[in-house]
Amino acid sequence: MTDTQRTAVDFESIPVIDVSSLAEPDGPSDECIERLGTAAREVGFLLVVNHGVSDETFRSMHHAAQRFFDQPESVKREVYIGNSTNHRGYVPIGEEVFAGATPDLKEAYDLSIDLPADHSGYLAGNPLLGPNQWPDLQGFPEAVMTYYDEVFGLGSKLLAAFARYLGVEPAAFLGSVTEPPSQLRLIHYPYNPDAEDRPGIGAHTDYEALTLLKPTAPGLEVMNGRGEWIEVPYRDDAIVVNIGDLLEVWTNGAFVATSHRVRKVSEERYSYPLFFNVDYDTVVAPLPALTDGTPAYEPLHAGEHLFAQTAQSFAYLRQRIESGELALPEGARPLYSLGRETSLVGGAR
Ligand SMILES: O=C(O)CCC(=O)C(=O)O
Ligand SMILES: [Fe+2]
Repeated sequence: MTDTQRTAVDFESIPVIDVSSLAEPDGPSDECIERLGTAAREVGFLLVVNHGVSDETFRSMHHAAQRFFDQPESVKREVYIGNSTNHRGYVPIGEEVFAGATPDLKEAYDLSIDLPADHSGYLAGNPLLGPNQWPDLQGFPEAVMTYYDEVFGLGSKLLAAFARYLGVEPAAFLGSVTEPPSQLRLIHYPYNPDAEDRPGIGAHTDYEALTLLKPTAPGLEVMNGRGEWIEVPYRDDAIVVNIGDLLEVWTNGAFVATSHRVRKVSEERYSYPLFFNVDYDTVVAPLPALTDGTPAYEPLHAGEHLFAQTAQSFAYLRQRIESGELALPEGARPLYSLGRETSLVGGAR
């Protein structure tokens, strides 16, 4: 994706949209669909309120995450992500490598759809499918997966609403959502007394279809078409939704995967993005109904795109590639090849 193919989006603020009608048996109201679609087209970022994910579910997951991160480093490392073959577990500070950026002060716990250990994809060595690597903490998997399932349900409804806005059947997207490697990251940015006003996560677009993110403090910023950083207002009743690379390609650029970054803030911050993905082997190409006959994007293999980007930014995966134990998918794009930020700042999540 080059800059010239991207819509110039000169927004000044992030829309806040009441999505209570998503829960209606007859589906969302026309007004809700219109507002969602307009935000996806003009900004690529929105805040949803009255989204139906319960406070209780969020609080239990947040509490479970805090219990996990509060443990000694040696205990957290028992579930180190590098122990897994399917990219699940603890990501210590420094594990993710950032091009051209200062080391990122964050730790994370990464999980995804929890498939059984005898799943054929896992047994065949799929790098993103299979079981989670759970820590030995009472109630942790239940609290985290309940949140995962609720937010995933919201993601499906949003995707269906976006399809309606675009005049295509929801199955055009949701038909490829059966067992997708949709990752939930529990991210912890520890208190940093030396924080300066510079990125804590460098500018990037997200690699999947949609991201549904709940932070506990401000810090997220989004780049508009003039290259200015616009702050995402913090609201504790809202979930931040943004368009990822796959949906930009699928909609032939009608929706935009907007670059964003996290500013270093001096307060402790947690952030919980769920990267709503489609099935690993989905080849995402511009929908013919949205192309006028000339697609503006090459097709993208959903699983390989995500894995290739991930493999280039995690130290343990880079080592496996250097040692020949793993190979990057053929035709893998280099890191940060998508999005207008590449010419401005290097960085990834
Ligand atoms: O921490 C945040 O608010 C955003 C994180 C993010 O953009 C990402 O992980 O892709
Ligand atoms: Fe992101």
